[in-house]
Amino acid sequence: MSGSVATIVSKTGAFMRPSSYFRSSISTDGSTPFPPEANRYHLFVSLACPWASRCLAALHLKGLSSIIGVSIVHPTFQPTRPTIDQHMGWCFKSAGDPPLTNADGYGSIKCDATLTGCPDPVTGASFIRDIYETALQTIGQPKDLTITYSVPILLCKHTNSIVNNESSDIMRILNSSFNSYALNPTTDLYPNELKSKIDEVNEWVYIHINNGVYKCGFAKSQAAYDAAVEMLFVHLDKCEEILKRQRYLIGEQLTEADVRLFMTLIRFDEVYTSYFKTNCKCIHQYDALMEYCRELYQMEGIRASVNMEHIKNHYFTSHKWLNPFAIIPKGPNFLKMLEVPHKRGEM
Ligand SMILES: N[C@@H](CCC(=O)N[C@@H](CS)C(=O)NCC(=O)O)C(=O)O
Repeated sequence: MSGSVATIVSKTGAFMRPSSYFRSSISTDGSTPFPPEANRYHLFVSLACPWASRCLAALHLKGLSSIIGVSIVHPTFQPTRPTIDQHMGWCFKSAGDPPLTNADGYGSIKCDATLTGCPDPVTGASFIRDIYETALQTIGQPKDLTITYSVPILLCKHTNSIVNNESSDIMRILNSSFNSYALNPTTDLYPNELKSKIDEVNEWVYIHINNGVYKCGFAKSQAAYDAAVEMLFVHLDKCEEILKRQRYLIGEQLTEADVRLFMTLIRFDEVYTSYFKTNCKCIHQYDALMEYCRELYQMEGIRASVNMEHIKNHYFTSHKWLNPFAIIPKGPNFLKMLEVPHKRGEM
């Protein structure tokens, strides 16, 4: 059976993110069995997950939603094979289904209108795990191979194969492989001339911020938490300094580096400060980071990837050892703070 992302720690109690298993690309260059084609690929996301949401933002920013469909899971992890093992993971539900509880029966998380149906209309799956098991068998692997059943997934509907389940790859596939179908083909989140600068920024943002918040929240020793939280705030301060001087992380142009940072910032004050104990400072206490969040949130394609209800419902109900009674905090209404017009255009 697979482990959940949250459970894997080192000997010193430090959270270790497992690597993604499916890493193919979409191209006509003969390097992959997956050519770009309209209505052949499908994206599976949770609106709570920062890794999936960065892909959803890329899909919307490129204008690809009419040729790549999206399935959206319920935010609360459920038992996926209750008679066989203990795994808790993403499940499909239909709008109006009875509300779900956490693993111990606490909470009542509704099945809202964003959910795309159970069984999933594209695959017939009830759980994300089902899609992985089918895809593993398709490539001749045992279906119980030890991998994590994570979102996002980019699926080829023709073959039931998972093309890729690594968000950083999927973002780039969406950015460059479907330009003949995209409504916004000139939007380029990873332009050639900025690649090395983007790679460099992505690296420290990933280690200390995107994954840094998880290293705080899923640490199983004080020392591991202390190290992660210190580096998290060193690097948030670094972002603040950069964004005081320039509009975006890389300079004058919005790139994937911004979308990646934003997905952590938008979850920070509502979830991470309490749930992951990243409470040295809130994002709304940073001037430049806050204005930057406003600008990004006010972009249509990015806003379409933000659902704060799913975000809060997921985190606070899915890891029972962190929040046994599934109580979801009320404040601080971060999205309302982002509705104020931003002044980044004056930079
Ligand atoms: N490397 C993956 C990580 C994705 C990931 O960790 N997704 C989490 C949700 S935020 C997940 O699906 N977890 C499932 C589980 O823990 O079982 C990526 O960036 O695409």
